[in-house]
Amino acid sequence: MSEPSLRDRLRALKVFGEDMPELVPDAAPHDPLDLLRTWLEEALAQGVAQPHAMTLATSDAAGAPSARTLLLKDLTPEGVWFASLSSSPKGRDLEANPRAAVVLYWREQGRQIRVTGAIEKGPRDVARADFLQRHPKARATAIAGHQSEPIGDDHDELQADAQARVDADDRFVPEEWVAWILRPQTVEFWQAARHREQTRLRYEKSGGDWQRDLLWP
Ligand SMILES: Cc1cc2nc3c(=O)[nH]c(=O)nc-3n(C[C@H](O)[C@H](O)[C@H](O)COP(=O)(O)O)c2cc1C
Repeated sequence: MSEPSLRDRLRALKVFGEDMPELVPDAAPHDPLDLLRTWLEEALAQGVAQPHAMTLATSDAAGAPSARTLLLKDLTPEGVWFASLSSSPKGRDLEANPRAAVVLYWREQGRQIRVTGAIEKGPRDVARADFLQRHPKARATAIAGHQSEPIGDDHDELQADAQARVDADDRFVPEEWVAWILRPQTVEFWQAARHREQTRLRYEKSGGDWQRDLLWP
């Protein structure tokens, strides 16, 4: 008997478990950031794996999209925070087109959150504090080369120089390290339920206030 095809094996995978939390639209708060915070707290409390790993989608000046995983650094009334190098491809995208989308997916709870909006650079002291919390090796790597560029023969030398710099000055933060805020324009909460049911609740900012809609799944 022949092996099932990759397509058949993918088709047979179970997507969600039986025990998922609920999304009750009538009980949802006025501000989507409050709901996002509640969901994040629930994900942390229930031991969701890496609930702070999120996909950030950007596009360059010509409209070419790209996406990558980043860590969610904070959630405040201003929005969703992440940090990276302004000299990286994503940093250049954000400079050329300061709008972005992020997606969080928590499989254990059957939850997806999508946020879109304008991007703004956060205060320097937030970026500094964020950088200094990184492991010294990660700090050295961030200053050794140019993120996402090919590694050359001088890799070991550059890494060693950067490490010496970090070890000599443990307060050193490169100018390029930036904490960005995604200020939400739309926020969508997607909740899977048993029997292939889903609830989608989208918030959209309109005239300074939040409008809410339930969406077809
Ligand atoms: C779980 C996870 C978390 C990550 N967190 C960050 C992060 O917070 N900041 C960052 O610059 N890169 C992070 N990365 C690496 C990025 O995905 C990406 O490779 C890098 O930032 C270069 O992206 P760019 O070429 O689009 O600029 C993370 C990768 C993974 C898998």
